[in-house]
Amino acid sequence: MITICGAGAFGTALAVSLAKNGPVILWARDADHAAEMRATRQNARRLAGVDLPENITLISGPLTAGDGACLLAIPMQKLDGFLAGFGASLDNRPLVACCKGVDLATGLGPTGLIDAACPTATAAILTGPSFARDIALGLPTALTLACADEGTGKALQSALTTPNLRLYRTIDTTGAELGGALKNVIAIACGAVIGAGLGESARAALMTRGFAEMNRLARALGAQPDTLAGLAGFGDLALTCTSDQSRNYRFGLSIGQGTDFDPSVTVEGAATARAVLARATAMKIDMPITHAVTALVNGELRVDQAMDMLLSRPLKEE
Ligand SMILES: NC(=O)C1=CN([C@@H]2O[C@H](COP(=O)(O)OP(=O)(O)OC[C@H]3O[C@@H](n4cnc5c(N)ncnc54)[C@H](O)[C@@H]3O)[C@@H](O)[C@H]2O)C=CC1
Ligand SMILES: O=C(CO)COP(=O)(O)O
Repeated sequence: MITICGAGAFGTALAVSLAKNGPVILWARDADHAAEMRATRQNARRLAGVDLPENITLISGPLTAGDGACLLAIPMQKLDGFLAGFGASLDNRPLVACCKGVDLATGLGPTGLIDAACPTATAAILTGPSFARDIALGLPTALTLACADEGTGKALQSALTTPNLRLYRTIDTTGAELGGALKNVIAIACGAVIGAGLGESARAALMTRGFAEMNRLARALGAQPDTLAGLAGFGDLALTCTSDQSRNYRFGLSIGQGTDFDPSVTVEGAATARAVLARATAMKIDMPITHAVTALVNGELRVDQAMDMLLSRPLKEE
């Protein structure tokens, strides 16, 4: 049976979709939250209005995952702590990261953290363009499932495909996780220019040059260009940079508008920008938009200053 750890918006949406294939266990960190969901058959805290099918079992406390795959829908900067606490109960099975980002403390992506904490598990990642609510409402969605072990990847692709969730497969975990991590940084930049009233043309330029920058780092780290051009990279960039359903984009909007943003909302791109900039600087890789976003989220530059910085760079070939 599939277990999903993390009863946030994404973990809950995946549980609702996977419940079409068979029973699912959804583990919540907070016992009160699990009890609330058992009583109401909804996740009012994170995915209000969506009914939880009866074949989703809601648990909390010790992780009594069966021996099937376990999906980890835990925010990136919390994944290491979660694995330190519960990794021992998750050995010898496929562990599928369902988060997007780079860990600030270690510079690792989700599969790197899994490999380090659970060496007997097989790490995989599920990523690509999808809003939790769309998946939960049964709207059509296509994602990338990346697993370096081809056999496990094929088994996961088949087990995690549902009537509304179509999975494409790759062995390129590096490309898949970098695509999902880096597009959030560019989405913050896009939100900021739209929020500051700098126009759609500026957003298109940021998306395009952002994609070039994503590819530059990803290739240097061994990713396949095709992965970045697919759902995990270009697909998710297109979704996240253009929709105010995205929290990263909305966070950028608030920076551009100079308004407050609820700090409890999960915005993966802020910490990831810092982590990526440190890595890129050490590798001497030019990532000007990530540089600008890091300065914006650190409060070191205003949007107009960040844009001036990008526009005044030396002219170059495309
Ligand atoms: N919401 C969406 O539309 C999508 C989200 N994702 C990714 O899924 C990941 C999770 O995001 P959401 O579910 O949307 O966030 P969320 O903010 O809705 O929920 C996060 C959940 O993680 C739990 N959590 C926090 N710290 C924890 C810890 N130390 N141990 C265990 N659980 C902990 C929280 O209790 C909460 O239930 C992110 O990396 C995000 O990028 C990916 C695709 C779509
Ligand atoms: O990753 C997502 C869409 O694919 C969700 O985006 P946000 O985390 O910005 O809401």
